Amino acid sequence: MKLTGVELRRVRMPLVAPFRTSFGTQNARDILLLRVVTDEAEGWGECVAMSDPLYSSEYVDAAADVLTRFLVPALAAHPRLDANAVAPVLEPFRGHRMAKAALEMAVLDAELRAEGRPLSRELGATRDRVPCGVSVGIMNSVGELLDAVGGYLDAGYVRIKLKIEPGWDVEPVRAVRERFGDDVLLQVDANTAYSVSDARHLARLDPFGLLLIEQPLEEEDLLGHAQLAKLISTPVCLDESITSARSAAAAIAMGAAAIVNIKPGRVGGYLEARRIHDVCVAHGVPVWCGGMIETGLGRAANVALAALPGFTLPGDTSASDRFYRTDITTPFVLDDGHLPVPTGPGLGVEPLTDELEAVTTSTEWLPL
Ligand SMILES: O=C(O)CCC(=O)N[C@@H](C(=O)O)c1ccccc1
Repeated sequence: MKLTGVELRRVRMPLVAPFRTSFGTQNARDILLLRVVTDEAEGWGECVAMSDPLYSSEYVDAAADVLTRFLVPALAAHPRLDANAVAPVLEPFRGHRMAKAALEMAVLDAELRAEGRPLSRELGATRDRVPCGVSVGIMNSVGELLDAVGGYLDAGYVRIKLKIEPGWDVEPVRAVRERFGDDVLLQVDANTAYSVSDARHLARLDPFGLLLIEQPLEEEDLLGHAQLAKLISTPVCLDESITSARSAAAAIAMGAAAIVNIKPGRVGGYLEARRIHDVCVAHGVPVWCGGMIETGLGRAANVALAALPGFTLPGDTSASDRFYRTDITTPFVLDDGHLPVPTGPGLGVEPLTDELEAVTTSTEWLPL
């Protein structure tokens, strides 16, 4: 394939309701999409970086800048364009994994469309539908939380994830258990809001039979997570800390991660995500697919990834209407708590022209 041009497109997607986590509240997503044009096919990529560097060091304006000034020109200068070449070509540029992931995703989509192969087949999916969990933000009251959780359970979600932070942890978990019982698959996500000195407090979550506690400590504190894991019985799952297959192997070896949340955007792309899956399977560590409130483009790719055999826990692969009133692709609709794995070439979905135009705030064509 020969790269002939790349379009950077910004879309603003309002959320159906504010989504509050320990690092802030989101009301809309300002998303960078890439459209890669080659001599054989086009491909779409989605950058999961937020507007502000609050989840990680990346943010969407920086991703657009590093793609425009460094990553796209480097790829354009490379004689052979295929998805396996993207990471090695971009390796000299440090970091910016979400920006790199978006470019690799678009090249992978174009390559697979040209070959007529679904992404799920390329990644090694073994299922044609995946069970879906849902992420529930921090709310203004326990009553509001219970209403939200009840609605998601009625919708069919098979697992509930509660965002927690100091002051909103034991009480909401206890309330959900008391209202909905012990059989509901339930986990919590702290987004780095605690420290090892909170271990005794976090151990108060142990009686509630949680599947896991996600990223209780800061991203770089692998040792702290290993220490914490010895002080609580709830399994520790890492998200922000896992940036590559190498870091996954290190975290597992240190006892810092009993479970891993794989987010392709966070780790530099779907090919590295598959490598992390393979490392975790080799160590007997369960994985699940995290979410970054993606549009239907990223959602399609995440569902394909979540269909790999090591994804034994329900992921944050919710239906489109969990976050968006209108998606830019044909919406993903929950069916008996599951989403179908797309079967078309590449991502198996593409933007709907009118819906995409309606949310587009800017487009920029990078000639090569
Ligand atoms: O279902 C989804 O797409 C969202 C799942 C979710 O909670 N994502 C959180 C997270 O901390 O994992 C997040 C969303 C957006 C940006 C950063 C993080």
